[in-house]
Amino acid sequence: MLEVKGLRKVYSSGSREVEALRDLTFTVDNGDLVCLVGPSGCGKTTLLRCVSGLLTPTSGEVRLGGSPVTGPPPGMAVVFQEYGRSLFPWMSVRANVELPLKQKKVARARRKELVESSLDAVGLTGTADAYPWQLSGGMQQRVAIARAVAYEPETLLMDEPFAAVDAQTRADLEDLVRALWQRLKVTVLFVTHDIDEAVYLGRRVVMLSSSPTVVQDELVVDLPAERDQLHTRADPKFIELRTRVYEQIQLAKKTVQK
Ligand SMILES: Nc1ncnc2c1ncn2[C@@H]1O[C@H](COP(=O)(O)OP(=O)(O)OP(=O)(O)O)[C@@H](O)[C@H]1O
Repeated sequence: MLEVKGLRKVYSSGSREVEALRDLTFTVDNGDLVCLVGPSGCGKTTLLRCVSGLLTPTSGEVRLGGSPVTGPPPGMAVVFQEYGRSLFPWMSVRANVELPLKQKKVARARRKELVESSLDAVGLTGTADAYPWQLSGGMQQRVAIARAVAYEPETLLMDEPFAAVDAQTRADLEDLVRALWQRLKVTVLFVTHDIDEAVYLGRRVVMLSSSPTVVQDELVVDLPAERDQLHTRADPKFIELRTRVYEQIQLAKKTVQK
C-alpha cells in the first residue's frame, strides 16, 4: 500500500516561501488505479516528486509497503508529462527502454525479452531501432510508457502523461493505461487536471484543492471495469460522477485556504 500522511511542502528561496502542499493524506491500495485531480498549479507535480522520493517533504511522510520513502524506491517507475525531455534523443528506442533495466542489473537476454514485450504491449513493435525524434509525440509517450512497463514496477506514477498529445492519441493512450493496469496488476497513481480523464481512468478519484493544497474529497468510480471511450463517456453514471468532481473542484477554487 502507498500511504501519504500529513504531507506538507514549502519551497523556500531567499526570503520567499511558497507553501505548495499544506496537508495531504490519502492511501492507494495495492493493485488500485487512483487518479489525482486538481486545478493547475495546485502542487500535483510536487506531490508526485515527494511520492517518488525525488523531493523531501517539509513535514509528513510517504510510505510504500510500510517503509518510509526517503529516495527513489525500487519497484517504482514514473512517466512524466514531457516525453520530449524524458527520452534521450541520442539513444535508440531500444536503448532508452533498456537503460533502467541495465541499472537494475537485469541479465542481457531478459532485457531483450522485456524490451520487445513492452514495445509490443504499447503497439510499437518494430520501432526499437528508431530514434525518439523520428517518432510522433504520441509514439514517444508510448516509448516512455514501455520503458516504465519493461521495468516491471509494482507502483507506476504518471504525471499528466498525455497533456501534450492530440485528443485521439490521448484517448488511445488512456485505454492503453487501463489495459496495462488490468493485465499487469500494477498499482497506479495517475495525476491529471482533466476531470473526464480522471473519472474515465480511475477506480478512485482523489480531488485536490487549489494551493496551498489539501485533499478536498474522494470518490469511488463505480463504473464497470470494462470501459470504452464512446459508451462509458455517454453513461449517465459517468456524467453524474464528472459533475460531482467538477463541483468539488469549483468549490476548491472558491475556498481560499488560510
Ligand atoms: N522549485 C520550486 N521553487 C519554488 N516554488 C515552486 C517550485 N516548484 C513548484 N513551485 C510552486 O509550487 C506550486 C505547485 O507547483 P506544481 O508544479 O507542483 O503544481 P502542478 O499542480 O503540478 O502545476 P500544473 O498543473 O500547472 O503542472 C506552484 O505555486 C509553484 O510555483
